[in-house]
Amino acid sequence: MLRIAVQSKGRLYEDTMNLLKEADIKVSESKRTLLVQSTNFPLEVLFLRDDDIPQSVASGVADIGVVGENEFEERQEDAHIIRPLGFSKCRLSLAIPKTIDYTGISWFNGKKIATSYPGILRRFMNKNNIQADIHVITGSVEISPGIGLADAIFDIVSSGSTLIHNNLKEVEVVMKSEAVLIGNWKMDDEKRKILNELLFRFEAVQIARDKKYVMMNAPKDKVADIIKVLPGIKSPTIIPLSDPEWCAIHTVLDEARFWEIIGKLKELGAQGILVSPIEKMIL
Ligand SMILES: Nc1ncnc2c1ncn2[C@@H]1O[C@H](COP(=O)(O)OP(=O)(O)OP(=O)(O)O)[C@@H](O)[C@H]1O
Ligand SMILES: O=P(O)(O)OC[C@H]1O[C@H](OP(=O)(O)OP(=O)(O)O)[C@H](O)[C@@H]1O
Ligand SMILES: [Mg+2]
Repeated sequence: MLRIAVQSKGRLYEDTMNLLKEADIKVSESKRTLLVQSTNFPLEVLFLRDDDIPQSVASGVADIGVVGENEFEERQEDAHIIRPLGFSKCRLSLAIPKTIDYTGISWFNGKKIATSYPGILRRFMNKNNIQADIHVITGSVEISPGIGLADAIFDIVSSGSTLIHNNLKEVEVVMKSEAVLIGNWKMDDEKRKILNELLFRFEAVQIARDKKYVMMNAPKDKVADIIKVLPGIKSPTIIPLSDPEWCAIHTVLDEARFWEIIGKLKELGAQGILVSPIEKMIL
């Protein structure tokens, strides 16, 4: 049995539980139970506050865990990042009141900075030879300059709207972060085997996530041109139709380039284009 630490509530909870679900690992989501066994996979889920996840993995209370890279970096616990998971993307930034003229990093000399990430901030300031007064608060960091508690803040930024609402501007990005799967350094062979199966499933889900399965009909004399604009897995599938002049083409497209490619396909004479999500993909 492998034990995974998952945030009990908050930003990471839903995406982590969805990932397990998409990997066909069933875990009942009763909020009051802190340790739940999957009914169809040798995995046990331990629900914790995200602050405690790095330590629980480092100490071996859990074998693996899902946590923001920022939190993992802050805690400096002796565990390792197994792989990034692609959700909860954000950055840790320094921000100051928007009316202030920012003169560069030396502006922070002698300033008071409010943050929930004192470790990362201290290391960043030391690296840049800045003497700043770090004031630790656990939440609502962005309010601090407005109420005279600090001159600046160091906190999570995603869309930037919290900063705007609090009349702040982002002046330095210190680190980028996303949810990561972390692991204990020591795991016996049986646990390693379960972890590998879990990673295999995660990968199948993650690869499929930003891909679409696309089907279309095309005149046969245009197939060569159409294939040139299709970056398929290996090569697209071509299926004959009852009309000898036409055929069907099936392929997989990246969501990022989807609209651009669909536009080209239409120009080349493709018709009846159907698009479906892909649940899992094994390369
Ligand atoms: N606005 C955001 N956009 C994207 N990711 C975010 C955002 N805010 C936080 N995160 C990421 O999600 C993680 C968890 O955020 P959350 O706000 O749930 O933490 P928390 O309040 O410390 O939770 P807990 O109660 O478990 O201690 C953060 O460490 C960060 O990696
Ligand atoms: O750049 P934005 O998109 O505005 O996101 C940044 C905000 O998101 C997080 O807070 P959250 O919304 O999770 O609230 P909480 O930490 O105060 O509970 C984080 O602490 C920032 O305040
Ligand atoms: Mg926390």
